Amino acid sequence: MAERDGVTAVDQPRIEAAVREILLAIGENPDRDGLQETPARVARAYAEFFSGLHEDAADILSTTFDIGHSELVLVKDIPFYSTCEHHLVPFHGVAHVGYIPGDEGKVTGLSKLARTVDLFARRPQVQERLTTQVAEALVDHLNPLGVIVVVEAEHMCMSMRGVKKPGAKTVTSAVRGALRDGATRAEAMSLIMSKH
Ligand SMILES: Nc1nc2c(ncn2[C@@H]2O[C@H](COP(=O)(O)OP(=O)(O)OP(=O)(O)O)[C@@H](O)[C@H]2O)c(=O)[nH]1
Ligand SMILES: [Zn+2]
Repeated sequence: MAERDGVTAVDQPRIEAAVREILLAIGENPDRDGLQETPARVARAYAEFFSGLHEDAADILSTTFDIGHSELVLVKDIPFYSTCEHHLVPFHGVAHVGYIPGDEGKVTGLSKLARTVDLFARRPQVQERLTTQVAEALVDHLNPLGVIVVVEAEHMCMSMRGVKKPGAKTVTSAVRGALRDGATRAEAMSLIMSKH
């Protein structure tokens, strides 16, 4: 499990040393009671936040079944947490991931779509790249007729600092293959936007 989460691939002692430096730089005392364990805690947290750097979507999406389903499969409202690569603060929201299986009717397990979102979210990211990478992974590993990925997120770098606009939502999409077609795309979007 530790290896799958990439924990072994993140240099935690190096993060600990860096966090101690940050605490000193902000004028804190890293040796006071409440902070003594903080560098180690942050190192463990970062190992989770960035575990996706050391994982490959092929390992997730190689579990497929041929069930002859040839129409849209859509998993909506997949919650995710990612880290903005500009400020290293979170952005979070939901991803909607849909695809039309290819001619051979190859589908993957529904949980694998959510795992794919997590894999790319657990990297220093921008929302556009997260969206594109999920779509491209499905194209590469499922050979589908079409893919649609829509991501809605709030960026803490816009909420708690800088422009300070809490509640502002950013929506990005990546659409490939048959789902680029007007009617098919409109049907998928209406399913994504419906509240049911
Ligand atoms: N396109 C895109 N921009 C992002 C994302 N996350 C953060 N940003 C933006 O990245 C930009 C970085 O701008 P800079 O001017 O280099 O940094 P800054 O001085 O901290 O900018 P402000 O946030 O405006 O204070 C900001 O406008 C952020 O809102 C993202 O996922 N996608
Ligand atoms: Zn940011």
